[in-house]
Amino acid sequence: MSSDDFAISVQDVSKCFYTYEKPSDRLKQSIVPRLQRFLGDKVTSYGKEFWALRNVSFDVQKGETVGIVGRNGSGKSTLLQIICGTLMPTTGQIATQGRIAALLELGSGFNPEFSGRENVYLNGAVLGLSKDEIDDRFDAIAGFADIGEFIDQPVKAYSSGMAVRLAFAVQAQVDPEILIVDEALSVGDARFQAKCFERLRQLKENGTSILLVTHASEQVVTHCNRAILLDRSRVEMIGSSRPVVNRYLDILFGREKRPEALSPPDADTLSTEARELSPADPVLDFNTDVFSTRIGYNPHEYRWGDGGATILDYHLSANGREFPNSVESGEEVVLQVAVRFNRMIVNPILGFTLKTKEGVTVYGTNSFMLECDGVQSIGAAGSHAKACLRFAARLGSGDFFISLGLASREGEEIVPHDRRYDSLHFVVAPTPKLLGLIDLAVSMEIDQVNENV
Ligand SMILES: Nc1ncnc2c1ncn2[C@@H]1O[C@H](COP(=O)(O)OP(=O)(O)OP(=O)(O)O)[C@@H](O)[C@H]1O
Repeated sequence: MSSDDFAISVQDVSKCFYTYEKPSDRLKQSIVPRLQRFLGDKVTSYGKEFWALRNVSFDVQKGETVGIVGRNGSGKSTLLQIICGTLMPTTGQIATQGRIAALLELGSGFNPEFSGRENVYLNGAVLGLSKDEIDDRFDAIAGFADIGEFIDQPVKAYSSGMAVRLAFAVQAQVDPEILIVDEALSVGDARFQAKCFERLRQLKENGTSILLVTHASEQVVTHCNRAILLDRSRVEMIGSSRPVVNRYLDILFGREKRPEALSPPDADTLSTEARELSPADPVLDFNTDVFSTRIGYNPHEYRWGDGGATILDYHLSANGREFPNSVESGEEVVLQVAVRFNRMIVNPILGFTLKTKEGVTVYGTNSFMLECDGVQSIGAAGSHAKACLRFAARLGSGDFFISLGLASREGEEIVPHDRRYDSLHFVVAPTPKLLGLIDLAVSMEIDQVNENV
């Protein structure tokens, strides 16, 4: 990679904020340490240090769209502000190449006393456009924002949705080389969001680099080439969007403790004996982890858990066809799963999720939600269990991924023992009968109307 390829380069950036118990402490902090340093004395600190970012490093390539995810307070907005130059890092370096447009805090770029129109000119000027250039783009900006007569009202009279519409319209219509969007799109309604993502797609095609902070993780999988997960001020994970989002969801909904990453078993240790399998009662392996040797296994699965149980094997069939290359829309699919409890697990929960290849969850359930019988009697240390899931693949054609997970509850907390995200790939064959993701089994009646009635 040549050094010119990056749009944003963040090298070992840390940011420390000071919080003060009393306003006078803030004043003392701004004077006394300097004096002490000047006099060569020991430096006193009057504030409490809080590190919002620690040793964050990554590059965004030209034309790349990168999502940043993380829990509240993990440092996302601080990082974006540092990249935009509105905050200085305490240590580390930032370099950017190209004109940056940014949609940070809601309406932060607007003067509330000025009208929308005046703010468009102000914002355009800040982004380096001349009056003529803004004149040329004004109709496109107003058309995109679509806020009608409000364009001539003071911005203080806008709803937050209107403010974000106008702000996005300005930033996205100036053809930036780098666009930074902080969660702002979540404020707009669904139609506006779709319009924004279409605009982001066009910008991307034209080579704009986009950095997107959002809590909507599916947007990250759908729109971003890569993602960065911040947790407790540090980069927890960086890589392709799907595994990063999976890890983020685990931090959000799973146990906070860093899980043991479980790797697929060593192929040499797997049983390779040829076996006769009957779809009705397939031979599942309950001794060795042969999951990753099965047809349809996705080697890019994301797997983790505390190892209390292991999902060892699966068998998928449709109308007697074992591990079919594709299933017909609406066909019944039978998925059998073999589990070993490595230690005592009380009331284990087996989860099942079906997602599109873009990461959109189509369906999810688990043995608890389904009120499965017999779950209370399984889970003894060293014992095994077999689950049989049946579902009608009422889906549109395309690629789908199944995630399986074995967990249990400790009070309010869910404890994941073996989660195998996106571990099974299956394909629904093209169907002329429907468009879209799922088959709603719509019925339709059309009758001729006698005009004389
Ligand atoms: N000016 C400041 N002074 C002191 N602490 C601050 C300041 N700005 C941010 N922080 C703290 O830094 C941490 C990171 O804040 P930041 O807004 O970057 O998080 P975030 O990941 O964007 O959160 P959210 O998802 O809630 O928007 C938080 O704990 C916040 O309280």
